[in-house]
Amino acid sequence: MSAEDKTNTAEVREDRVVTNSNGIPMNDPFATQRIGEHGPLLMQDSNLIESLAHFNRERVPERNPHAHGSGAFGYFEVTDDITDICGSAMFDTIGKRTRCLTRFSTVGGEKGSADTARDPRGFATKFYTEEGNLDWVYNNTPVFFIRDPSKFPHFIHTQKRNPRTNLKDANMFWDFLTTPENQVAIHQVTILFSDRGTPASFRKMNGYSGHTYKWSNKKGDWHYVQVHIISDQGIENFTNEEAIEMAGKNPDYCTEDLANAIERGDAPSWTVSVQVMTEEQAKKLPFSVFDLTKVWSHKDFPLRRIGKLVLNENPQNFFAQIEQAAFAPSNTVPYQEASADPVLQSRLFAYADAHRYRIGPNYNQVPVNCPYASKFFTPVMRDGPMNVDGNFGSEPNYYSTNCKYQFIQQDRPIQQHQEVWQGPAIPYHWATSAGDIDYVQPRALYQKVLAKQPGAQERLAHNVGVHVANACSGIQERVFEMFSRVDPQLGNRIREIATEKTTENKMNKL
Ligand code: HEM
Repeated sequence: MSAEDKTNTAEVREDRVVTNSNGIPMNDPFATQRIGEHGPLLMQDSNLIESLAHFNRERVPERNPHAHGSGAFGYFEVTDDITDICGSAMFDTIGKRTRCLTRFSTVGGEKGSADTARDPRGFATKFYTEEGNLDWVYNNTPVFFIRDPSKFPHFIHTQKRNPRTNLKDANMFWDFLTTPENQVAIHQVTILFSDRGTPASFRKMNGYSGHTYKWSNKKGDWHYVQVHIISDQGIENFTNEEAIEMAGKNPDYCTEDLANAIERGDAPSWTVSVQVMTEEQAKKLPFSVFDLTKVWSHKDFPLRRIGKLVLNENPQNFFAQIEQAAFAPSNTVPYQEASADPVLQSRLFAYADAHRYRIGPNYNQVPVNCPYASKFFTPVMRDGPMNVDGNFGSEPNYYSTNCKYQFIQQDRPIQQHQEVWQGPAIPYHWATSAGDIDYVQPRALYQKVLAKQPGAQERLAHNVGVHVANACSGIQERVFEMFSRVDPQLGNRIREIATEKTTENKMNKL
């Protein structure tokens, strides 16, 4: 670039001459400026000061939940026509590919914790579509622990460390989950303590929207949908003991497994499908369509295939492309909307707020987050720390009648008669106790699904039993009772295992 060039870009020198961050060549990176050979250092040694000061600022805060994760780039390919359900451009042609990034994560552990831990797995995908970036911020379980969003910080705290001891704490964990009104978590807890709580590979697990979303077609018809991302590699899980052993041997086992598979050309893929429900059907459900603790019957709402997700490209730089990746359920494209599920509605706020704190208000200018396939034009959003994209030059920073703007949204049919909400503004707390309806699906999971998988019921009892053995006896009793409501045999078996394990723990302490 000649000295006359007016554009500054963050170019890296190709001749590999080492400079400071200001571009001034350095002679000896290890020399320090001082008085004589052994005298004190000089304030004028800006290279030393810069390198120490920059080192102190290398970390961005880790994500509060979902801190440990890894990911890869790839594409989504449309395999089936879904235009009667969704008008998004990414679905408009069979065979069409959209570039994407998926990040897998555990939830409760810190960035350096083991990725085989018993925990749900995050399954977040950013699609770089021509209509803007779309994020599907999903988990590997089709349900969640809570349906009152205000409980989220409480719940996450109980999965993390005790504020006094800084230890993981079985009392906190089970105290929260067995509190009567929190037993709405029983479906998710049953899944979490089944084999699926310890996936042996990010490649060999599914992803689920969990929430109900609203999709519409170009005519303005809309449906409730739930998205399922089913692994083409099949499902593979560790047993409780294998997962614990692997956590010691290689806490990054799943991270390594994903990267190695892609490196050797064994790109993992998933089949993406939707369950579709009309508003009328939703009104007839025995539970609210916005209740995130429930799944939809596959018999009544069969999976409809849409496409394939393929991950075939490892990141070139972990910090730039994975740590700085900012996923948010509020990043959505035309024809895909959030439903009124209050947990999802809260998430529409929480993620972008987390990104502003974790990465900074201009986090969308970081290349991995840029909507490069659609480009952007937001002349009213300007300035702020680390603004690096030219900041719209001389473009007015308010909408001016002198300038021509295009508002594409106006060409789309406006859906005036979707759900109609009416009612007083009230403080509403979803449910004060887990009613029997909340036990119906976990009971069916235990009695019908797990019964067909050899040893799966016993492993569920074992996994809960050895975990709860670390809690005090009063809380243990509440756990036995809670699982007895799923199935008395399950409750009894957990009691037997926990009692045996508790005695063993006590003897080990003697
Ligand atoms: C009220 C409920 C919830 C709140 C307030 C919440 C909040 C958060 C926050 C603040 C983060 C960290 C974001 C960051 O620092 O980049 C996060 C990460 C994440 N959450 Fe949630 N969450 C909620 C429920 C859920 C549910 C129900 C799911 C799945 C269906 C989910 C999936 C994820 C995933 C996959 C990530 C990691 C994203 C990544 O890889 O960067 N969360 N959540």
